[in-house]
Amino acid sequence: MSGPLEMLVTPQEMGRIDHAAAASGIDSYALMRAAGTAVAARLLARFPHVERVAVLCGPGNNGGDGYVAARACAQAGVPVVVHSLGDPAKLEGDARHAFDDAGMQPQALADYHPQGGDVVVDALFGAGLSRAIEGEAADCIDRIGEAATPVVAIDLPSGVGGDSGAVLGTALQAVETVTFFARKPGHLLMPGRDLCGTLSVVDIGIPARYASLADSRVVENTPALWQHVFPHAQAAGHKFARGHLGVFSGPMSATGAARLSAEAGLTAGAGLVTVASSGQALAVNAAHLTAVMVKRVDTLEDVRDFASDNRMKAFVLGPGFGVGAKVRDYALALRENALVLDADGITAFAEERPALAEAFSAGDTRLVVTPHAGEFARLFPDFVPEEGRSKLDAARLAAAAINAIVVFKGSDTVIAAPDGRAAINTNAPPWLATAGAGDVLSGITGGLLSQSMPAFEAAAAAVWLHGEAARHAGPGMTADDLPQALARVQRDGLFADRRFDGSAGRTS
Ligand SMILES: NC(=O)C1=CN([C@@H]2O[C@H](COP(=O)(O)OP(=O)(O)OC[C@H]3O[C@@H](n4cnc5c(N)ncnc54)[C@H](OP(=O)(O)O)[C@@H]3O)[C@@H](O)[C@H]2O)[C@H](O)CC1
Ligand SMILES: [K+]
Repeated sequence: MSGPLEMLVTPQEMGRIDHAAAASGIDSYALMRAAGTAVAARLLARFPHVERVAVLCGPGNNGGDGYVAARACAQAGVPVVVHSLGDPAKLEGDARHAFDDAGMQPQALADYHPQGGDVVVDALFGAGLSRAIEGEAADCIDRIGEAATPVVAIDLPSGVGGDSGAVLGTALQAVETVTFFARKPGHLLMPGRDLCGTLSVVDIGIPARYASLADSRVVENTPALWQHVFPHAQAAGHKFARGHLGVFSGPMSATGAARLSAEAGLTAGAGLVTVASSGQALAVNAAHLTAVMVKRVDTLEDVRDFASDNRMKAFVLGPGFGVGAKVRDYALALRENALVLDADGITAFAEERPALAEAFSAGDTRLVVTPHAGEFARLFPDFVPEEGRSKLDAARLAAAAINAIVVFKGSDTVIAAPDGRAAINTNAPPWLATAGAGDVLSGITGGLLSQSMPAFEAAAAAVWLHGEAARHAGPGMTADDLPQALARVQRDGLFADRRFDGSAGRTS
């Protein structure tokens, strides 16, 4: 494999890949040896002065990897203790083989008490975690957490769902996680991503072509996903060629959100941006805008007129707008256009989702909704993430239900399309969770849509650029700082560099 696979593989898909590899004659015990050996190598590199390695082995193949790692650490001259969950005499297959080869007599898991100088190898559960962790294993996980013993996790920190990143019962906090072949959604979704510590993906000898057994439509959000359709502004390009974006302002007391959005849209490359404002808020908007234009829009008829101008390529509706029939009517009047529906625009459809879905059901996907968790629960109470349904599943179901791109925001924003494509974003720094940041994201999305970027790619690019801009703005930034930081990200070609970064290279 030339670099880590960009696509994400679910634990079930990984199981299919393992089986297919074994069926084709690949020695599955050799894969386990490669896996366990890689974990030991990672541990010894990170903790060269470790006093004792405590390997905690579960009843499945994750435990098998643990026995291989235990043996490799012992061979490197490090004192090793092994503790097993359940009777190791019941191990089967490759795990049994690894246990026999290790030649170490494990103690009970209940007898593991962390000591200073220990590093734990977590080989309790990996891809096969099927229910909440309880009892002895949960108690041991709690003891390790209390002692703050460093943990190197095999495949996943025990307790983290590989599909969802959710905690099943309780989970270990790892400093290092070593996974195999490809990352799983649970490595990127929260809180799984935080519980992994530093993640490495190791090639254990499964040929990359087996990736075709997994759904390649789920990826991490990187420029590789959308770079090919990103509108690089032509110096000679006419401003109308770059599209005209319309942003609807709220009433006089709530105009700032639309202006933030409009400025972000302009920075993202829209040729022209107009804030559509009621007569009552016109003066305040006009007083605060320079490069962005202002247009009086008071009635539904005005909205229809505005939308029917074919130079208008996209709209942003919702930030600061107010919840009620008016925002619904406006959204439905914009049904033929590319529309970013955010904030109040989302909440207003809580009881009227079918009308929204119907309006945008036919033709190309042109609606982008950008809910945070609270808004998502209002518009999609039937799809909220819960046990058995990850944030990734939730966003994909929602996107299919209303034929829209759903940007389910958070520190692990998921962008999903009705056709099943989805991306998990990982570049947002914690300080991006600040007032007005959502308005800026809507504006960037609108700015890219106005340049005729397809909706899924526009939304994914906007989320990534938003995260990147926040990183450049640094801690302490406010939403007002984002457009300037975004300009810097674009001007300095920072994401163009990423395109050639091997780790972001697409393999599917
Ligand atoms: N990806 C690869 O190419 C390779 C991966 N390897 C490693 O194999 C594991 C997956 O192994 P698997 O045996 O499928 O699953 P686990 O070891 O993670 O766990 C299964 C056992 O755990 C029991 N279980 C599950 N949940 C609980 C719980 N909450 N409490 C108690 N016991 C639990 C489960 O019991 P069941 O009753 O559900 O059957 C199983 O006994 C992968 O993660 C990699 O580390 C290979 O080594 C090499 C190739
Ligand atoms: K584990």
